[in-house]
Amino acid sequence: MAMAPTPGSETTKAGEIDETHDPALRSWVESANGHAAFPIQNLPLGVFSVGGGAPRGGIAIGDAILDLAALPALGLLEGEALAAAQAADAPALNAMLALGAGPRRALRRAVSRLLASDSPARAALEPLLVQMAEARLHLPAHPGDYTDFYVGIHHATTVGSLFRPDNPLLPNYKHVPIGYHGRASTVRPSGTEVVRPVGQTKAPDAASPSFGPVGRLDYELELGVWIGTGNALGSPIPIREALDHVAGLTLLNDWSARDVQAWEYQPLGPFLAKNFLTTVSPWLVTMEALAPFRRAQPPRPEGDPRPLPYLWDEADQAGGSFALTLEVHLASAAMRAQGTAPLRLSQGDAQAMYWTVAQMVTHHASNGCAMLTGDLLGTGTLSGPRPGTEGSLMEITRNGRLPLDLPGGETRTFLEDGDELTLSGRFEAEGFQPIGFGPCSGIVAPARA
Ligand SMILES: O=C(O)/C=C/C(=O)CC(=O)CC(=O)O
Ligand SMILES: [Ca+2]
Ligand SMILES: [Mg+2]
Repeated sequence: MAMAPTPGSETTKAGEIDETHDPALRSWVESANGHAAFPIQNLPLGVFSVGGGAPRGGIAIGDAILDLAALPALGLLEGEALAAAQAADAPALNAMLALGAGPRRALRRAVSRLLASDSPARAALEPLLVQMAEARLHLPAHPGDYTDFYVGIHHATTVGSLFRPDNPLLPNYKHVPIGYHGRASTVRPSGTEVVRPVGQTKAPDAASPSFGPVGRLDYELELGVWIGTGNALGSPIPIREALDHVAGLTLLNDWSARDVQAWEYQPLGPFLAKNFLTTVSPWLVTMEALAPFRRAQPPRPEGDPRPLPYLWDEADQAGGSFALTLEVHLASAAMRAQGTAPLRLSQGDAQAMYWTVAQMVTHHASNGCAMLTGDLLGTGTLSGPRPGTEGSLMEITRNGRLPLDLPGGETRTFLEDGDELTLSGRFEAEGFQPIGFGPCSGIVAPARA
């Protein structure tokens, strides 16, 4: 029989709520108290650099970053927490994530105690804080591979109806978590400029294709999943164990050139329409931090097939979704110049996911495919069923047919040069301190000649 974890034990599970989630917990880092994204209850992992210094691991706390690489020298950590901080002294957190969930959780618990307002270590730790505004944020891990799923069923239905009016949701959708292999080489952190790609397109009424700057540049609102520990080639990941392989979540924007996509995607799926850039928020919000926000997966609509047994786990259905609000904002160059507030394009939630993160991971590894530490999975575009909840401009403007009004008299069908697009997300649950990801944004730059 499995032993119940001892309260205070360093090995409590990622899904368990412990003293690090106590909403009354406050930090001596004053900016953390009431911070929209990074209160002491979050403690997300990232990589930062200052000036020309080497990138290294850190934890976000309010407006600051705790330098993990400098932490071991203070002699305040021991055991698994010390091992995790030592592994974070690197330009990517792969070595730390490869240690698995135990050391990651042990470090969270230790750092929570060190940053708490009653910590005796404040004076020793203060020199290890870096102001986030003075730091450059990098990807938290080096992604060896990147795969994008299609689990947002309302997006799949709407985009399917625009690309394939007679056949919007293909018959495999409710049986298989569909995905495509992306390019890890073009995953970048928030703030990276979005150079308008050039590509081959062919309008439906054009006699022949042409090559040039794309006209239908779009965004996709997604969650990203960072893999913590992988599986050996040939060894599938049982669904019960799937979340043990997940380190945490991020926001992800799968920038998409819709005119290229429409021309190239059949029969093999997205290719150059989506691999020119994928932007993620730089902070990895750990599965531990998310424990209070786990929710039941919405039940499958009446009449939908039950997935095959390898994809079905009652515990996953009971806690596979999240109490998460997602938003998208747009600010054109003119709006920013005039000091006009960004326009909210949409607000959605995680209920749009037809498949859970665990089902994505298990399906991906089900043929023996090896997941690696640092691999990145996108969920697919998370659009809701109602107007105002769409996760892409293609859906909002019905593929450019219904232009959108911006403040100041501009209109948009797709993204224009100078537009700044920002994804944000907030986890909220009764009785807990809300947490967030920090922004995931990019400004569109003109195509390079
Ligand atoms: O052909 C289609 O129906 C649409 C494909 C995609 O947009 C691929 C994609 O990036 C999946 C997603 O974000 O949901
Ligand atoms: Ca996508
Ligand atoms: Mg992409």
